[in-house]
Amino acid sequence: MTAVIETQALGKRYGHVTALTDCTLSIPEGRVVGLVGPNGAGKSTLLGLVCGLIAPSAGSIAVLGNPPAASAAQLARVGFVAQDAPIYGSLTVADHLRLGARLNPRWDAALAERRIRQRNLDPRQKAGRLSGGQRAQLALTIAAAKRADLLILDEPVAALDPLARRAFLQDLLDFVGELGVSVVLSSHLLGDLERVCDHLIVLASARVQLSGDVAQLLGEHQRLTGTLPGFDRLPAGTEIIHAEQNTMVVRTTTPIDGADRVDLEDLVLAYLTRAAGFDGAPMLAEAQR
Ligand SMILES: Nc1ncnc2c1ncn2[C@@H]1O[C@H](COP(=O)(O)OP(=O)(O)OP(=O)(O)O)[C@@H](O)[C@H]1O
Repeated sequence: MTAVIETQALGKRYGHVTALTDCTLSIPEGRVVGLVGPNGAGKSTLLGLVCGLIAPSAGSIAVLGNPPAASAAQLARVGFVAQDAPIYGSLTVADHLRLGARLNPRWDAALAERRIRQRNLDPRQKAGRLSGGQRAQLALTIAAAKRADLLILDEPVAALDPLARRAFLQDLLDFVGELGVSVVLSSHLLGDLERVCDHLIVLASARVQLSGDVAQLLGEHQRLTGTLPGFDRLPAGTEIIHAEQNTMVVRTTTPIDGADRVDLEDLVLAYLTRAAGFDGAPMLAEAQR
């Protein structure tokens, strides 16, 4: 399967700040990828590299098989909605669509107009007077009407109320179904990611902590609660991702008696907690017993 994003030991430094290091990823096409990590983890940096807004300091990156932003044609294939849904406050909604049509060779005017109607946006309204939710809808409409092959959304729903968020995410899923577009979505809202994502990247301290197909990752982890077993009671090769008091998240495909399935939130929190150093370096149960 073709990779929409392929990175090899990708890194970015700003002066002596390492924003991203040793990032090796392969994202298959047609996925909705959730990018999650604490503030300052490097998420916007990774998304900026994918869009070609910033250049790497190390390693390589290919987006849809080409260097990011290598040509006008390549730019047209990637839609980007930056944090806080940037729009031009003094232009009307209709002006935005006209601008979109002029700047984008694959512009889908029918799709843009249909969505504006469906979301009850007044074409004559100045964008600066739209609510946060309406602005996000306008930005998503413009990104979708580009008929891009890859949509990059940097915390697009952060400022939205729960209903607007649900509508936005539903629209996103509709686009994925209708347009076959691949999506990378960064968010701190794990419940939202659980709803829409089928691929996950956990980033912390400038490094990828976990990446893969959500269903597969969930199947490879288990949660133990109550009296925790010692290393010697765990299947050989089990990796303890996080353990505290009476809960443990482990990585193994061997079923463990009494263990529960993890959900996306368990999984992300276990890796983020480990990265934050609460339980030290990753522990590997002794495999040679
Ligand atoms: N232009 C810049 N100049 C200097 N340092 C930067 C610049 N952009 C980002 N950084 C630093 O790089 C690191 C990663 O920042 P980045 O914005 O990628 O994180 P993030 O995961 O998107 O954070 P948030 O969730 O808060 O948006 C941070 O330490 C940040 O301070």
